[in-house]
Formats: sequence, C-alpha cells, structure tokens
Amino acid sequence: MAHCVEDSSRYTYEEYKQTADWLLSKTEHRPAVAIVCGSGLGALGELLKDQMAFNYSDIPNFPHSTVPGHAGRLIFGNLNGKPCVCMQGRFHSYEGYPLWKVTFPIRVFRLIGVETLIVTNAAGGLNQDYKVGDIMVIMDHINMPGFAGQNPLIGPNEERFGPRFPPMSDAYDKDLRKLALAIGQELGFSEKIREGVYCSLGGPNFETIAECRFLSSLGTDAVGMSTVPEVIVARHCGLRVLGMSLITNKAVMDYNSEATANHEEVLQAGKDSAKYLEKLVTLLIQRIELNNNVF
Ligand SMILES: O=P(O)(O)O[C@H]1O[C@H](CO)[C@@H](O)[C@H]1O
Ligand code: HPA
Repeated sequence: MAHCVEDSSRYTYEEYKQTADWLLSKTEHRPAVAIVCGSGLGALGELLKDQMAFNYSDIPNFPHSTVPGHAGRLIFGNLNGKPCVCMQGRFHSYEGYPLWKVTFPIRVFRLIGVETLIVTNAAGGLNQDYKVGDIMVIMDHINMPGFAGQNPLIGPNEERFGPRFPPMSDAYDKDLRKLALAIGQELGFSEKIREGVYCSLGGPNFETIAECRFLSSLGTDAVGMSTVPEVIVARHCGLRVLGMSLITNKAVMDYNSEATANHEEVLQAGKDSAKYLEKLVTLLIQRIELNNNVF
C-alpha cells in the first residue's frame, strides 16, 4: 500500500528534465563530474573556481536541506580545470523524504551531462583498525533499508534512465578506487587511506552496541545514514561512481564504554580532516579521464 502512495507522487521524467533545462539555461557551466558533500564536508564546494551557485530553494523541484552541516547550495565551477557541480548538502530519508526525492539530483546530473559521481560522507568506523580522520574509499556497500523493501528504484521503471534490474556488483568503479588509493599514497596519507564496506541505515538515531557488533560481523567497515540510495540511482542511469567516507567517530562496540556518538563530534571531525579529503579530490579530479558522454 505504501508503495502505491509513493508511486503516484514520484517525479516524472519531465520534472527531472525541467530542472535540468532550468539549470542549463541559468549557467554556462557544463559539468562532467558531480560531487556530493557529506556532513561537515561542504568546504569541498569552496574549491571550485569561477563559481556559480544556486540555493536549493531556488531550483525548481529540488528538495530542501534540513540537516546542520548541509548548506543547501548547488555550486557549478571548475576544479583543476575540470567542469564540476557540487552539492553542498544532501538529503536523507530520516528528514522525511522518500528515497526517490533523496536521489532527485542524481538523475538531474545525468541529464545535464555529468558522467562521474563522487559521493562523500561522514561515517562511524566499525573496523577496529580505523581511526577518526581516516578516509575510506568505498569498495562496496550494504543497503540495509533495502532488506526491508526500501529502494529508490521501487515503482514503475523509467527506461529512459536505465534497466529494471540493474547490477550492483560493480557499483564502485575499480579504476577510480585504484586511482584514489594511489593518490592517497602519493600525498603521503598511507596511514589514513583505507578501502572498505559502507553500510547505510535509516537513522536518525545512532546505532546501538548490538547493532554495531552485528554490522561488524557482516563485514561492514563503516556505517552511515546516506550515500547508498544515491549510488543505486547513479548506477541505474549509467554514472561512474567513486565513494569516500571520512571516519568521524569510532562506533561504540563495548558495553563498558562511556562514549556516545553525536552530530557535533561528526561535524568537528569533518572540519579537522576536510583538508585531506580536499587534497585527494582535487588531485583525483585532475587525473580523471572523461569520455565526454552526452546523454
Ligand atoms: O552521510 P552524511 O550526509 O555525511 O551524514 C552523516 O552524518 C549524520 C550523522 O551525524 C548522518 O546524516 C550521517 O549519514
Ligand atoms: N553512525 C551512523 N552515521 C554516522 C555515524 C555513525 O556512527 N557517524 C557519522 N555518521
């Protein structure tokens, strides 16, 4: 029943197109790479040169950001000579948005000519070797809400974006992962740079100790409340994806621990370590090879 309600209020292809055409009419930038900034990581957007920015509230059909650390601005510009668009703020299902709304910008990016998506997030480290400030290149994900039937692709399939049954075993591009890890080494971050599995939960509460232990036993290295729906929609419409998690806190795994996770700590860790992610993304964008795809 819930699905029927969602279906009737999903975006139509024409609405994605309307937003894409609106953006293309307002800016001469033609981005090939889109970057989604995670909690506290909005400073990435400030790296763009020759900026043109839009508040989400001014863009037709765009949802609004409601979470501290997510400014709610779409910035067009050049990073190391490559045309980019950057979301300073993403949407989460715990804000009350259905997943098709959470992922709206991704299909718009496809329609404006983006071919590569770089998603970043703040995440809790479950892997006991991880430290706060580490950067985890996402190798794979676990879509926990998907196990309960929550997926942004639920509803009639829009063939103009992609197939009914998209594969997800190659969600995170191997070459981009390799490049990110190599650049991490080159920048002297060998202690900080990791590769692992990200699991998204619905949030907004942080995990219980039992949940953290459970996720860890499943092979999860980092946990968060975002990213996976964006990646699913991006892969469905043929975007190449690189994902990176900044480990902003260590997940609490021990019943004797006094520690508790909180969003302030997440934002502070973002501030403290954003410079590493910025350096990595800047160099990566310079090295990315583009195909000049036109959708
Ligand atoms: O995933 P991003 O948007 O980086 O944000 C992460 O940080 C917030 C919790 O502090 C949650 O929204 C979690 O998903
Ligand atoms: N759990 C879930 N989401 C998060 C965390 C966490 O520990 N840290 C940052 N986002």
